[in-house]
Amino acid sequence: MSPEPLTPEQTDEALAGLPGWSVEDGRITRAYAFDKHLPAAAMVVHIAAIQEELGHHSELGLGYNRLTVAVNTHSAGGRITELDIALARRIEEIAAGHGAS
Ligand SMILES: C[C@H](O)[C@H](O)[C@H]1CNC2=NC(N)=NC(=O)C2=N1
Repeated sequence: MSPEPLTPEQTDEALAGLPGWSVEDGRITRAYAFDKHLPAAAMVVHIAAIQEELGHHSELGLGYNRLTVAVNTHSAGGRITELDIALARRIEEIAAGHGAS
């Protein structure tokens, strides 16, 4: 079953605990910066593993020393849900270990 969409207030409240994340085009999103390319690519693979574990998948954009993450919940009609927030929290937990800022 698909979770209920969050209200804008609930989304803002959740994002208050996720510095760097914001709402853009109906998705929560964050850009990470790196010193080099390979650590950024490694973080993509780590995020992919987390996404498989959660059964919830973001759109990842890998640049030279930059990685963008954007996600909403397709099964909730492309709205933002707790599943997106949960994924963002898991990504935040691993970001510093990959040298992301
Ligand atoms: C069956 C599988 O768990 C679903 O299709 C998952 C896969 N990953 C997903 N990812 C996102 N972002 N939204 C979804 O609704 C979604 N559904």
